[in-house]
Amino acid sequence: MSLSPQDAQKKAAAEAALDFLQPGSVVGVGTGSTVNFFIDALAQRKHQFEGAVSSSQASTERLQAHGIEVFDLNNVAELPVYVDGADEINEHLQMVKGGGGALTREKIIAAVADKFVCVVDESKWVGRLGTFPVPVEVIPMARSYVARQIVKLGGDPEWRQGVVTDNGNWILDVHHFDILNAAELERQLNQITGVVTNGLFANRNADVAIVATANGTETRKRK
Ligand SMILES: O=C(CO)[C@H](O)[C@H](O)COP(=O)(O)O
Repeated sequence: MSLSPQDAQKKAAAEAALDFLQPGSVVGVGTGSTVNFFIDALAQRKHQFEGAVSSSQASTERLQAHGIEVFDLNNVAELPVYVDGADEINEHLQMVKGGGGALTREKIIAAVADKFVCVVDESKWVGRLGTFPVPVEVIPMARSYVARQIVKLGGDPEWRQGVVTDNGNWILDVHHFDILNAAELERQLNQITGVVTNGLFANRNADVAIVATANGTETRKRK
């Protein structure tokens, strides 16, 4: 079956990330359709590394279906590389993530990893973050309170109804944020009681972006 042009770019970016793997180590694995291509590519190299830590139940199942061992992050002392996608990424390699709802575990693994390699098709590369709504994971009983606080910050929250995260929580997708300082907004959102975390990855941004275009893949560093 032939891939759409966007899926072909996702696959190209994901496969290029294999060059960043450290032989013999554990690799951090994100979540989403781009990462699914990475997991499938990883399966061809599974004897070259020890195993993976995973940011979601969905990725864990896909890794295990390929016979790749998935470790508990608590039992992993070193994580040289984390590979994940993004919903938006800018020239500072700050991202909006969490379209797939796995933002909290993704942020935890990103914090542990030495190097965050972000794999995207060119549609994700933006001049300014915020067109894609910013996901915020909330403790269920705090949903309305958190939503009211988000309105005070200038956002327009929408409950992602019917979605429960792997951590048993809910998600608010926040539209229309005017994001001038992503790192500051990330901190402000995280200070609201009841917020588990939010999908701005500005304080822990990516170290490298692999951006697939119609003309091939480019590796971009932070500006
Ligand atoms: O943050 C994520 C999941 O929580 C994904 O990385 C993001 O949504 C991009 O997904 P895709 O590769 O399917 O476009």
